[in-house]
Formats: sequence, structure tokens, C-alpha cells
Amino acid sequence: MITVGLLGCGNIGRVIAAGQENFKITAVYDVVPARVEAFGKEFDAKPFSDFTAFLAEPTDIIVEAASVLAATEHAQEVLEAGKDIVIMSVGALADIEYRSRLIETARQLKRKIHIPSGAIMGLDNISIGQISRIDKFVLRTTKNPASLAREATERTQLFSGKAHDCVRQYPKNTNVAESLSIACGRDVDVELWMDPNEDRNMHEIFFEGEFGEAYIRVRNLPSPDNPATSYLAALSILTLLKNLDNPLVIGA
Ligand SMILES: NC(=O)C1=CN([C@@H]2O[C@H](COP(=O)(O)OP(=O)(O)OC[C@H]3O[C@@H](n4cnc5c(N)ncnc54)[C@H](OP(=O)(O)O)[C@@H]3O)[C@@H](O)[C@H]2O)C=CC1
Ligand SMILES: O=C([O-])CC(=O)C(=O)O
Repeated sequence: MITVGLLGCGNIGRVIAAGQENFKITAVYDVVPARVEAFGKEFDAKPFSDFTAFLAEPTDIIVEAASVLAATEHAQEVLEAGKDIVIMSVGALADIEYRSRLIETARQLKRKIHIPSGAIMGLDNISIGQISRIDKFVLRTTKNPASLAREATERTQLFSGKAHDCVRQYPKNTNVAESLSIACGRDVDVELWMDPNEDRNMHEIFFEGEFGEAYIRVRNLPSPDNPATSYLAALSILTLLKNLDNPLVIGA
């Protein structure tokens, strides 16, 4: 049985905990002490409000499902503690120097940094961008203003530019932009829109290159507990965890 330390007892954390089968969350940590206590009680995991003690608890892997700040603060020490990590708040890796340091640490210590597919589809073959020419790559994300904690009466563009800058400005909403950039090996172009007539979290990907062209559109249901986060993102990380000990690896 794989033992998991869960960093972040929010919306995604709860979906993961409810779906435990071949892994067991044995330790949990969150910035909100009351939340971590209640979570620990409900899912039979040891609650921690001190990160060092949480990390010292024997677990096979740490799952970050908290925030870009949490991933930035803790990923390096998780690897240095000799543990693999799953990073949900991928925006932390927009800092190229930090990302390189993490990868180098993981390489030296023979650890893995897992990035779930999250709220999008297609990351598998989008990674051909690492070995093949890409002529165009645009992510267009459209969310209801409520998912962005804003108000609007008409379709409004919030951002147009590069992924690294977008996720810095909208760290709770555009981690997918960074996942796509890592997959295809370049800082992709991003448009972020809010639309009061869109009730889903929509991600459209326009991808052209040596292989031909692709258009991918996902219209995700928002998570009931956090409309900023698509439910697909929680399902994705749960699937990743369920496959950690599967010898059959599918996809590019
Ligand atoms: N890669 C992807 O495709 C996607 C990634 N995400 C990202 O996944 C992460 C989790 O999402 P979700 O579960 O919906 O978020 P929630 O806000 O529902 O839960 C996160 C929990 O972590 C806590 N937390 C925040 N910062 C820290 C910290 N520094 N240390 C410890 N705990 C902390 C939060 O506390 P508090 O409430 O006080 O902040 C909250 O309890 C988010 O960063 C989100 O942006 C979401 C969707 C898609
Ligand atoms: O859940 C989504 O649709 C996307 C999201 O919030 C993110 O990438 O951070």
C-alpha cells in the first residue's frame, strides 16, 4: 500500500481522500488547523499543523493540492527529504530557475516530480513539442466570472500573453497554462476570458506544427466545493495516484 502525505485539505484533497483504494493518506497538513484536524478525523489520517513534523512522518509520496505558494515553499524540501511529490499547483514551476533546481534535486536523489494532467486533456502527445517543430500553440481559457471571483455582465478578456505571466497573475485559475508549457517545451500563448454566459470552465487548445494541427476543447464542470477548480482536475490526480504502482504505463 502506497502511503501518502497530503498537503492541502481543500476541495481536491477531499476528492482524493474519498477515492482511496490502493493508496492510503496517512498524514495531512494545511494552513487552517481546524480544517486539518477535522479532515484527519474524517479520513483516519494523522493531522499536522507543523510542516517539518508532517514531512518527518514516514510516507512514500507527498501530494500538494494547496496553492502555488505552498508548492513554491515546500517542493524542494520534500525532494530533499527523499520523497516523490505530486504538484497540482503547477504555476510554482513558472519560475524557471526554481523548476530547474527541483528537477536537478530530483535527478540527484532519484526522485520523481509528478504533474497531473489536471483540468485539460492532451498533455501526452502535446509533449511531442519537446522533439518536434511547433508553429503555433495557444490556450484560450474561458470561465464564468464567479469562478474567477469577479463580476461581469459581458464577455471580457482578462489576459493575453505568455503562460508564465498569466499563472503569476491568476495562480488559482491558470495552472493548466504552465502544464502545457512544460509538456510542449515552450512558454505557450494564453488568452483568459470571463463570460457570464459560460457556466463551465472551458479550455481550448490550438496546436500546429510538424505533425499537423489539433484543436482540443474541454468544457469542465466546476468542482462543487471550489468553482475555480474543474472537477476533472481532482479526477485526474486521483487517477494518477491509482496508477502509481501500475507497471503498465500508457501515453507518450
Ligand atoms: N493543475 C491543474 O490543472 C489545476 C490545479 N489547481 C490547483 O490545485 C490546488 C488545489 O485546488 P483546490 O483543492 O480546489 O483548492 P482549495 O482552495 O479548495 O484547497 C486548498 C487547501 O490548501 C490550503 N492551503 C493554501 N495554501 C497553503 C499553504 N501554503 N500551506 C498549507 N495549506 C495551504 C487552503 O487553505 P485556504 O483556504 O486558507 O487557502 C485550502 O485548505 C490550487 O492551487 C489550484 O489552483 C486547480 C485546478 C486545476
Ligand atoms: O480547473 C481549471 O479549470 C483550471 C484551473 O483552475 C487551473 O489551471 O488552475
